[in-house]
Amino acid sequence: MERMQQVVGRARAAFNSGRSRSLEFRIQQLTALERMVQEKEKDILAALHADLHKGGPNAYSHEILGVLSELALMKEKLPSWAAPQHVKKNLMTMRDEAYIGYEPLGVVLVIGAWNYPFVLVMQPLIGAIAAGNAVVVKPSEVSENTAQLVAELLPQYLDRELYPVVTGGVPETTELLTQRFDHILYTGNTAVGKIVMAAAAKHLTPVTLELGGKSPCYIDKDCDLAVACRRITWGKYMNCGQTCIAPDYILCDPSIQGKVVENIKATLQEFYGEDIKSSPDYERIINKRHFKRVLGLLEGQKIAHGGEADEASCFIGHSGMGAYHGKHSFETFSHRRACLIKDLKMESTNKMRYPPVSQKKVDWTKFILLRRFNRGRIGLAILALLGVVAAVMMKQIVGRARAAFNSGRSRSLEFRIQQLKALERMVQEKEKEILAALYADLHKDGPNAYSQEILGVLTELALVIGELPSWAAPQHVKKDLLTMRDEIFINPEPLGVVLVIGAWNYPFILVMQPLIGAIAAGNAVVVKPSEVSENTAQLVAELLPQYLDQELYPVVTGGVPETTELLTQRFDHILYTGNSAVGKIVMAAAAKHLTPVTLELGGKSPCYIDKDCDLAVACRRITWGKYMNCGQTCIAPDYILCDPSIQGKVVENIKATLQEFYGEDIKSSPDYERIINKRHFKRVLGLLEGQKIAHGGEADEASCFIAPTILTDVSPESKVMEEEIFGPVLPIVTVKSVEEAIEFINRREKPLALYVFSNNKQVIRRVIAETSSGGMTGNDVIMHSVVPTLPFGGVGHSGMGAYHGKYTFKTFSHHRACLIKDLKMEAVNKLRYPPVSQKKVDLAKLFLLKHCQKSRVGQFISALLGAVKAVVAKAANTEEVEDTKKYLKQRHPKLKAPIPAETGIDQDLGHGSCLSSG
Ligand SMILES: NC(=O)c1ccc[n+]([C@@H]2O[C@H](COP(=O)([O-])OP(=O)(O)OC[C@H]3O[C@@H](n4cnc5c(N)ncnc54)[C@H](O)[C@@H]3O)[C@@H](O)[C@H]2O)c1
Ligand SMILES: CC(C)=CCC/C(C)=C/CC/C(C)=C/C=O
Repeated sequence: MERMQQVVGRARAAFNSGRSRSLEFRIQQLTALERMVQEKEKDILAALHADLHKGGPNAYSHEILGVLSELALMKEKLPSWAAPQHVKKNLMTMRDEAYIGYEPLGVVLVIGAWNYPFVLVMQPLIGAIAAGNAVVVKPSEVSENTAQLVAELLPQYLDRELYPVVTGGVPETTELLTQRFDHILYTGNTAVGKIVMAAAAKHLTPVTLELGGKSPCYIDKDCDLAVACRRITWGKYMNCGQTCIAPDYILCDPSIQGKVVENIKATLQEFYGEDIKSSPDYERIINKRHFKRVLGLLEGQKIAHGGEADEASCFIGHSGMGAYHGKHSFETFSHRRACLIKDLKMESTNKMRYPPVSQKKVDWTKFILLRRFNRGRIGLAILALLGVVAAVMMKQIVGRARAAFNSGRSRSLEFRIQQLKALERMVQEKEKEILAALYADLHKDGPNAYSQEILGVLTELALVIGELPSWAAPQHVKKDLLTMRDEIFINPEPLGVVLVIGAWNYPFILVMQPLIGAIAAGNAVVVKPSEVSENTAQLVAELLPQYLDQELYPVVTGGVPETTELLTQRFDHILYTGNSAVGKIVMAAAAKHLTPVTLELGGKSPCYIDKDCDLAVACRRITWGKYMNCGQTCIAPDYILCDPSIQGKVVENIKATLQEFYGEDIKSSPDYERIINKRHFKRVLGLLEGQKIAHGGEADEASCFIAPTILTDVSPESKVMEEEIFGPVLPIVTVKSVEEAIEFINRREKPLALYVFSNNKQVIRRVIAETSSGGMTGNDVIMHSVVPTLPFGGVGHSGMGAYHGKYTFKTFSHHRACLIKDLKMEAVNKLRYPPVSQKKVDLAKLFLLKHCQKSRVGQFISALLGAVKAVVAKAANTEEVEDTKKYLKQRHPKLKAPIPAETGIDQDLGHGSCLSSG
């Protein structure tokens, strides 16, 4: 335990030193890694041979080429990927800077598998370094030679403290998993995946699980069987079938089964020759345990071909959450922080959202926010379906939702938009009932409740209805030389049945916004509102079935027992909003089913006020965000950090604003809410004990009223500075400088939001660069959460994942990687089939690494010409020749056609090699 604690502790200290953050350092480490792979190529190949009998060129293509091309891509693209990504603004944020900043997560853990023991730790490591993290690398003990080599090599080339390697088996990994990481990427089997996720849940660590499964392969009757079987044979028997995405089994019409067997047999002969055992291109089963397991699968089966085995050499004849790679790796290991930087001007526009809230102000805001989206209402005849599902058992509810999802009706774009429009109609028609429920639960008055809970839902609906067709369309991606002729796209697909668990403080919007995105993505959705805000929960349960498909979108009401039972069911995603303790329970329950989670949690969001700042404006904005909803807002400024010299002025300005907003008698102001219940009332009052109350402090238990309160000279060690306040109490902690403020923030858990007020934008940028938080607003509070183009979510203990607008759609979609080829151009494909030759590997290197070898363009073109000739020579018919020429001309217009005959044909190039899939 101590050893792991030390390893992770050292990595964290190194991360906290800040040296892994600069782009220059990241690129320097990636270059060192590249040098390592190039200089130690022979050692790596030897280890791979010892572990898996991987032959030189084969091992190079499978394991080294992919690493080098990932490195080249990362080095080239990193500056643009890591740059802030500016997002579209609306009328309210026109003058501001709104962007997503990419930030390292901290210390991440990469656990590799044995079947591709080098590439499966190196590729995640590359992405994690590129994103600026410290990385603990844990290779698989099963491929012990490669594990040992990785442990020896990395410290010779990379920063030793930032990137330690841990070797060992189950006991070591179990111990390692007790440590706290900021992300875990695990590659391996599903059973261990559940163990990893359950361990991660204890620390609220997000996970990427790269697991396996039975990948089917369907062969249509109308298909060129020779070509299809050659491609299948290549993918199936590569690495002795020990590939996570190998075709696991074939589905085909009985009439072609025999031909499939014959074609595969012929290909095996072509690839590996007569004596497969002596082919350098055919690997071995990793160890005796797997050897016996695989042989066991043959029992009682009709073996059409193969089945020979030799235990001594582990030879068996051919018998038949998250994503990474490239930019996706960088994104997996980065936190996308929503940043909004305002100036301290235009206060008159901002006044529209400050109390006292009037209907006129709400109408103006509606006009600004909904103006762009309001489209003519199409008279949709949605049947008002009646019936309450609350009494039905969870299993039945989820089962019915799954059956409804499996019927396929939630998938069509037309259906999704129709449901979203029905939801819009519900919000418009039932506005009064919704406002009444919000008043009953939280004393939220009409215009106030409308701006806090209804406007955001209508804005989200208008945005999603307008944008969904483009979001849901397949997203075509850039192609390379090898995929020029193919269709490559990312297909957003529904996940299945998802669960949305809401919290009580914004009881309507917090279930509606996730629901909108989940419907938009085509899922069935089980909605579980918070029982604490019981009036809104009851209303949601009554209304949704009246407007939406009852089976696809059931509502479950109830408290802990009901939610606990609900969580035993299998979902395809869970979005939970609430406190961190329950967040861990939700993630642990999800781990049992390998269900991905989005956790929208809370935390103490700091607010730093620079001395050089317009205090009147700053304090007005802070007062608005702090006391809105009686301080019960997840992203309310929790406490203020400021210089002792301005503390008094801050208090005076906040007091003046409170008077401006709520008048003399705050208790009778319609704009001031109440604490949700007696338990929270007592908890918040308890935080005042022993504190210096500069303003407020009055309370009335009967009505759960606590006045807006300011505490001064608060000790960082006091209780009020330990837990999230979630009430109208604002402590001021004095700091002497921005450095001290940054240090203060970094000593605590990563907050959900962070606020900085300063006339000097450099101060704001410095605080952003040297801290981390879910999102942030400069010179205002709360407002980054209402920019629909920014993701909303936490980091570390304030949560994982994000939603709002397009991000909700993404959260509830699976982004399926799709590649569609035709059955032509087999001559080009042959470059990756066995038998393997060094020349083919060299060519593959040129294809895949070309973008990092610009100086070798000439060399590349001539190699390309060689390939063309080989392809032309091997092409079986003229159509293929023409296709090949067209393809290369398109890619390299300067190449003269027809291809000059004198270039000569390299006979060796026509045979296959294994190109890495890239
Ligand atoms: N990030 C955000 O968007 C966001 C929004 C609102 C609130 N919050 C955070 O939520 C916290 C306040 O909410 P809360 O947690 O008091 O809300 P809550 O009590 O309403 O709980 C949230 C949900 O969890 C369920 N739940 C409670 N205990 C459970 C258990 N043992 N097992 C399973 N489910 C259980 C409840 O039924 C409810 O639906 C604060 O920390 C706040 O910052 C975050
Ligand atoms: C801009 C106005 C008037 C209100 C925004 C309130 C808000 C932040 C709603 C979103 C719900 C949310 C994230 C609540 C967290 O507790």
